[in-house]
Amino acid sequence: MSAEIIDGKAAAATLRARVGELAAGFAADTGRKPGLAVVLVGEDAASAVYVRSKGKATVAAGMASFEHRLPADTAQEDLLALVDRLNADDAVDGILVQLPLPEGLDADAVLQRIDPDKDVDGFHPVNAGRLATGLNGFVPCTPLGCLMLLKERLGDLSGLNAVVIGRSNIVGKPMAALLTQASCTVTVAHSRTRNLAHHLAGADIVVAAVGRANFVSGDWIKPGACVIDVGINRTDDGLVGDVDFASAASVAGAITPVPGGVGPMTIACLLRNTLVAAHRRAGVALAADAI
Ligand SMILES: Nc1nc2c(c(=O)[nH]1)N[C@@H](CN(C=O)c1ccc(C(=O)N[C@@H](CCC(=O)O)C(=O)O)cc1)CN2
Repeated sequence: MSAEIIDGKAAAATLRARVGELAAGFAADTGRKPGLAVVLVGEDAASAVYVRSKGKATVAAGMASFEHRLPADTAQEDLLALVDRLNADDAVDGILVQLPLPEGLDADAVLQRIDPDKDVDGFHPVNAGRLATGLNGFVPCTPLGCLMLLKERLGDLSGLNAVVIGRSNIVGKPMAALLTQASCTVTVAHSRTRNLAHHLAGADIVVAAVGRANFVSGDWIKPGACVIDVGINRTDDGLVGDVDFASAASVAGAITPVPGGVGPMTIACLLRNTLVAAHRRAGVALAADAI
């Protein structure tokens, strides 16, 4: 069997175009563009690339982009003061602090300072709680992108067995919550899981977010399963995912590549969340199925 390759770049381009149409409608209705503020602290090379891409994509979708670059030795109080200013700024609908932060800064305290209704990354504990209890909040962009790719490929996910490998607050836990809401039977596996192959043998859906290059072997995958690879690992062989692509692609029904799978959906979902934030803050209706 040879898996269908799920084209995350194409799906992201479609989503960004739809966000652009709706952002134009929002601007026409309210006289202002949805605004996203991105904060980058320090000089991490990959983070700088992601922040640049976010700024470009924001402007391309007809939204206002506010970029704040701070030196690596920024004091915690100064970073918190910037977040306070962005919370109070009416032109800013969404706030994002790029992770990881340089050593010495308390990321949890910074994320908790963001107004939950501007938390388009969905990392604030209030939004984690809203997701866990089925309330309307903001869902972290990477798992939201994974869910969209899964629904596009599989349609109704109800009753399917899903294994999420990884239990981070940013991907694993919200992914498990989203799949539970979609009526999947969800197993969360992690570094202490015994006999991962046994769990994967019954999985119709596999979401790999362990951060270990080529960790999931194709031998463990159920024939025909849909495999979503969240990993982005830089190795001597270039960028690879958490799934051993060659062996998994010969067994799976569908699989995301790295690069070009989940990654592009992360930024497209950030634009989507910013658009939703703008509508909610302005009290302008956005149909549930609009995006
Ligand atoms: N505040 C946040 N920080 C971080 C997040 C996040 O969602 N919010 N996620 C990651 C980084 N990230 C966005 O910020 C991100 C990572 C990867 C991609 C992407 O498109 N990757 C490409 C490959 C790019 C490459 O060559 O490096 C792909 O997979 O095709 C987009 C966004 C951590 N920090």
